[in-house]
Amino acid sequence: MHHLLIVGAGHGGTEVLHAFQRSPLLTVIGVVDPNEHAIGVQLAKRGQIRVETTWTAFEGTAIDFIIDATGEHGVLEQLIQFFPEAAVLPGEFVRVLLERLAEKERMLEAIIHCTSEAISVADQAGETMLINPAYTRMTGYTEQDVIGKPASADIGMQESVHLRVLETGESVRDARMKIGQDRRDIIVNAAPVVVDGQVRGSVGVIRDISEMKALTKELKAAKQKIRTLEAKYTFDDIIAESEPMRFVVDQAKLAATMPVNVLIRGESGTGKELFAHAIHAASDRRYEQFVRVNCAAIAPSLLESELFGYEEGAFSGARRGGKRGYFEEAHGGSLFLDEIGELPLDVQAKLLRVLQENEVVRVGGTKAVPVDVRIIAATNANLEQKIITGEFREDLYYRINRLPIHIPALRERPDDLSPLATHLLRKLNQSYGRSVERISEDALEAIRKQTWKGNVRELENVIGRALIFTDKTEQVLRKGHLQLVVTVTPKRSERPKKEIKHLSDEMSYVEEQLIREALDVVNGNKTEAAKQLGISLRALYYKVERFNIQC
Ligand SMILES: Nc1ncnc2c1ncn2[C@@H]1O[C@H](COP(=O)(O)OP(=O)(O)OP(=O)(O)O)[C@@H](O)[C@H]1O
Repeated sequence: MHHLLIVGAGHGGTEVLHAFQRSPLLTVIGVVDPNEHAIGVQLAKRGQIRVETTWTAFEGTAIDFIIDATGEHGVLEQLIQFFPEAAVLPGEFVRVLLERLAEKERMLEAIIHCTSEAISVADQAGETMLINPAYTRMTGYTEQDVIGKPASADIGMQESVHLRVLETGESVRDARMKIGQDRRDIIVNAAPVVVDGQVRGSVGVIRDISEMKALTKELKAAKQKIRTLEAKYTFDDIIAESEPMRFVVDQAKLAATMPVNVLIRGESGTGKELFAHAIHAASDRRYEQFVRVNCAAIAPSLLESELFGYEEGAFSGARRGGKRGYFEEAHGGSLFLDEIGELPLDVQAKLLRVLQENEVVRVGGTKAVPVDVRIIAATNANLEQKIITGEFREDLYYRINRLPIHIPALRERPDDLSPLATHLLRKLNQSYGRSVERISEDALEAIRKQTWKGNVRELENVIGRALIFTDKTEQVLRKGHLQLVVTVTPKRSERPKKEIKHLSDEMSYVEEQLIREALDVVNGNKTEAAKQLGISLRALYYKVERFNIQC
C-alpha cells in the first residue's frame, strides 16, 4: 500500500482527498494546511486522517507520493527538496487525471444505466456501491435503499450472491431466486472484480424470468393444442397379442420407417385409423401434421377443393384470399385418406398427378405449390373389384399399394379378445366415471363366443354399454352387464352359395377350401402345401390360423 500526503486542503486538495480517501491502493497518511477551517481539513478530521499546519511535521514519515494542491508558486520545489525520497506531483496535473477518470466513470455509468438488465455492484467490503434503473424497476429498491448498505441486508437472497463472490473470488452462474417486494423469479450471474490479483468487488447481472416463465407456460399450452392435431395414438396403444396381429404390427412398424405410401386394408372397426396414427407417430414426420380426411364423408363436389385447396373466386361461395387444401396443410407430415375407395374418378386422377409431381395446383389456380406429403390410405372396400368395374384407377392403386397392410378381422384373432376387452375397459372407465378393474371369467367366455361383425369398435360399444350397467362402486364387469346378441353363424363349409353377397367373402371361402385340400393331399406337410400353393410358408401359417384349420 502506498502512502500519500496532500498539501493544501482547499477545493483542489479536497477533491484529491475525496478521490483517494477510500482507495484500496493508497493510504492518505496526512493533510497539511495552515488554515484549520479549510474544507479539506474538516473532511480529513472526519476521516481520522492526520492533519498538520506545516509539512515539516511529517519529516521522517514514510511517504511515497505528495500532491501539491496549494496552487502557490515555489511550493513544489520546496517539497521536492524536503522529501527527496517521495514523488511530488503538481495538484493541477492530478486534477486533470481525475477529471479524465470521472469522464470515463460517467460513460460507464451511462452504459450501465441504459441497459435493460438489472445490475448491482458491491465493493470489497460487501456494500452496494452501484445499481442501475433496471435494478430499481425489477426490485422496487432505489439508490437510497441500498447504496452504501450491506449487500445482504435488504435485498435478501440475491445479495448473498455478492458475498459468495467476495468470499470465494469465483463467479456464480445462473443462481435462481426470488427478489423484491413482489418476489419475482430471477436469475443472477455475478463475477468478481479483480484488480492486481485482488478481489475488489462483485458485479451482479440479474435477469427477470417471470415473463419467460409465463411464456414457457403459454408455449406448453400451445404444444398441448398442437398435440391434438398430431397423431393421437402410437403403437403402444395397439393391442396385438395374437400371432397374425403381431405380424401386422411388425409390418406397420417397418412401414413407418420407410418413405413410402401405405395402404391399410381391413373390415370396418378393425383399427385402420389407429394404425394410421401409430405409423405417423413412429415415422420421422411425427413432429409435423397428421391430417385426417374421410373421403366418404365429404360431398364429392367439395372433395377436390378440400384436398387441393382453391384460389379466390374459384367458384361462387369461395372464401376471399382462397384456401389451403389438406395436402398443403399436411406438408411435411402425413395425410390419412380414410375410405380412399370412395374417391370419385376425377379426384383420383388429380390425386395421382399430385403423387407423381409432388405439387398441387389449387382449384381455379395455375401456380403449382410443392408439397411433401406421405399418404396413409385406408379402405375396407375391395379395390381390386373396383378396378375391374372401372370405379378405381389401376395406376393410382399401384401408387398407393406399395406397402399394403391387412388388419385381420376380430374373428380371425380370438387370442386378442380378452386383452382387447380388458384394454377397452380401462380406456372407457374414465369416460364413464367408473373404476371397474377387471372382467369376470364368464363374461370373457361370452365375449370369446361372440362373432364380432363390427370388430373392435363393436366390442368397444358393448363394453361401454356394459359399464353403464355397473354400479359406481363395482370393480368387476360380469356377464350380466353385457348385452350380447346371440348370433348363430353357420359354418362356412355349410353355407349355401346363394347367401354369399361379397366378393371378398367368396374369395376367402375359396381360399380356405384350396388350403384345406392342399393340406389333405400332402398329409398336413405345411412346407409342401405352401410350395404347391405357390405361397410362402409364413403366409400359409398365417392363413391356417386365420381360417382356424386344424392340422
Ligand atoms: N388393436 C387395437 N387395440 C386397441 N384398440 C383398438 C384396436 N383396434 C381398434 N381399436 C379401437 O377400436 C376403435 C375402432 O378403430 P378404428 O376407428 O381405428 O377402426 P377403423 O378400421 O378405422 O374403422 P372404419 O373402417 O369404420 O373407419 C377405436 O376406438 C380404436 O381405438
